[in-house]
Amino acid sequence: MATRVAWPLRLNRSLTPLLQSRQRHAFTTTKQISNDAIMQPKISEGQDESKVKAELKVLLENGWKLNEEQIQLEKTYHFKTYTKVLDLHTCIGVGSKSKNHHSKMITEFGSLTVHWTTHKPNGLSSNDTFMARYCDDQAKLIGTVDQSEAQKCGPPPSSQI
Ligand SMILES: C[C@H](O)[C@H](O)[C@H]1CNC2=NC(N)=NC(=O)C2=N1
Repeated sequence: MATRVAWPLRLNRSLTPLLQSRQRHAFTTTKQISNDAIMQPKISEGQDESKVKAELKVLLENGWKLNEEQIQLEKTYHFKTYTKVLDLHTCIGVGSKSKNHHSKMITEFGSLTVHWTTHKPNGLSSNDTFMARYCDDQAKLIGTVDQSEAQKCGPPPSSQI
């Protein structure tokens, strides 16, 4: 069944203004840190820093992580089939072309890892947070599973599809 890519509507969606939290934002990196360590993500020059940080906070609460340099967002999605991995890869590729903002992706038998950062000017920007939300939307449409249920390499099932 073809996967519905809600592409044109979703990417033009205006960002609903997020409540600016006055608390300091606690960020986690891919390298585990203690919860009370306050991290400072590197925001691209010219960005509305408090807006991007508020968007990052929501993403980090939804499974995204900052890398050790705090300049890149990353997330891994797990799937039951390689076809679904490729579906998400295609959706992100089409989205990147349309937004002119491109990710680094690692596709494996049962998972896709995507990295977002802005190269010029260097740092994290609203393009990265926008595309990260787009990835979450598309992954939800395709249907992700917990890592424990994802497809793994091993002897082929008797009826290999
Ligand atoms: C010329 C073109 O608009 C720029 O090189 C775009 C292309 N895609 C991009 N993608 C990302 N992730 N960061 C950028 O700075 C960027 N710049």
